[in-house]
Amino acid sequence: MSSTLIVLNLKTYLEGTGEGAVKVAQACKEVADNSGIEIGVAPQFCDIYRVASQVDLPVYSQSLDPVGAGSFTGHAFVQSIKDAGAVGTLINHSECRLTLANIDASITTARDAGLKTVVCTNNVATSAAAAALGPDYVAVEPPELIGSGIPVSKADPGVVTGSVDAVKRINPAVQVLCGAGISKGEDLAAALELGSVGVLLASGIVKAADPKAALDDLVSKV
Ligand SMILES: O=C[C@H](O)COP(=O)(O)O
Repeated sequence: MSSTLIVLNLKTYLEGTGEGAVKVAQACKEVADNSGIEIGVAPQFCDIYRVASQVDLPVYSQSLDPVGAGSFTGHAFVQSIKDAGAVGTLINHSECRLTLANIDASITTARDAGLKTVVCTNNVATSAAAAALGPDYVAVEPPELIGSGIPVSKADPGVVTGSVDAVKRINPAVQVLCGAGISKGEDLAAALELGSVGVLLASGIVKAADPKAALDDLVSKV
């Protein structure tokens, strides 16, 4: 069963000590409650605890490292991410690429800790490869459209439909999101028509003058 999911990646757009992330997360929560659409937010590692403890919505890590407890320095440890309040994680974002072996290990690490996994891919072939590793979601995002304001669902619909078909063939339990340039209600509606179950997005909302109004528009055509 697929229900619509929106994941808002805050990247490193927001400076300060987390108040900005909390404010955007509160807007997400309000829009999620009003629309009935699940909206998750992926803040900076350091803001996961603050956001998750102040706002009742799904929080995702932007990445994690496949290491356990022990002699590891400078890594994003899955148990700390989970204990901070995250329910899921992005893996292999275009701005934080991993090797195939590390994608596999990150999925296993996250799943073993009970976190949902969203593996980002850049084309149909990598969507197929990611599906073979069995994450919860594959999020296909052509890198050239990221941050462009040109929605993948209109500029490159074939990468979405191609990923949906490939993922379904390889592992029907994996659901597909799409991302890059998504910001408006018509972009989300087009993404759903192409067979994805939702979107992964960032700049169109986080950099908007009024993120709450931008989110209201995003869900307005579903
Ligand atoms: O994680 C989000 C994606 O990279 C999309 O970013 P964008 O919405 O700014 O194009």
